[in-house]
Amino acid sequence: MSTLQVQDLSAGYRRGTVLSGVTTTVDTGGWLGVIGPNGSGKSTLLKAIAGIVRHQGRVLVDGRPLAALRRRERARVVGYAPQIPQLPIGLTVTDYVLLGRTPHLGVLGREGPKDLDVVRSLLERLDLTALADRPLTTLSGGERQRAVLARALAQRAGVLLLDEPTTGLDVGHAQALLDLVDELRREMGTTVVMTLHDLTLAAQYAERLLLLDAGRVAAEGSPADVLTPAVLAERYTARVTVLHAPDGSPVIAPVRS
Ligand SMILES: Nc1ncnc2c1ncn2[C@@H]1O[C@H](COP(=O)(O)OP(=O)(O)OP(=O)(O)O)[C@@H](O)[C@H]1O
Repeated sequence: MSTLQVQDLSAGYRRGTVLSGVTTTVDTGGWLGVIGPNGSGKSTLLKAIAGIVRHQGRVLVDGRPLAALRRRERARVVGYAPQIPQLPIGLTVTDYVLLGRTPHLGVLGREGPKDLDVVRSLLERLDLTALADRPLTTLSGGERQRAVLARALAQRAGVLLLDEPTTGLDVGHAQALLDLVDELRREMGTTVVMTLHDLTLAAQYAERLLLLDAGRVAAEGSPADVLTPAVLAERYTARVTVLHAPDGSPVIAPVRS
């Protein structure tokens, strides 16, 4: 069970507030897609939920304020895959993904067979097995991105925050990743909050979309409700047409002038 409640959240940096009055709830096993133009505050929202950016307002998981949790306990509750991660130098892919198990290790801090199993299966699912012993720094952009996501998934937290998880991934690897997240959601009730620029993919995977504009919620609802030509023209200054995939989900196609 991991219901995420965000109440009147505001956040910012030294230069000022960039996110104001965001309120939303994501039920256990729900998938919220956060969309919006560049600089609208999507990454800041995820960072504020993860507790790494100063904020006002409340973030609760199953009614418990995250601010009250210790670091280790918080890491078991919320997993976060940043858009621009800091990668430790000298670690192999396996060692790096194993770091995701840290909140679950016993007092001696040694990983056990279960931890290694979790890591092995994630490497397999994200097509990283052949790269398991490679130093992280030698990977391509898309391979590195998959390693970062594997680490966040290894955490097995009830709430998973994914910031632009498909950046740099080819269409097949992007689908494999989103399918894997969907499986975790169905099997383990993982609650997902994901930012994504690809509105078509966002509509296919997220149950609900929250559209940010200039740090405020401009629209929230089902993909079909939020992704209308009028909303997209107003918020993105974009010329688009909305088509429909065979499953009925909206496909956002740019229109050249
Ligand atoms: N560390 C920081 N210090 C100061 N300002 C920041 C910092 N990080 C982000 N900002 C500013 O906050 C605003 C929101 O940034 P944020 O990264 O949350 O936007 P975003 O919606 O994720 O954008 P994008 O789609 O370009 O990734 C922007 O104006 C940005 O310049």
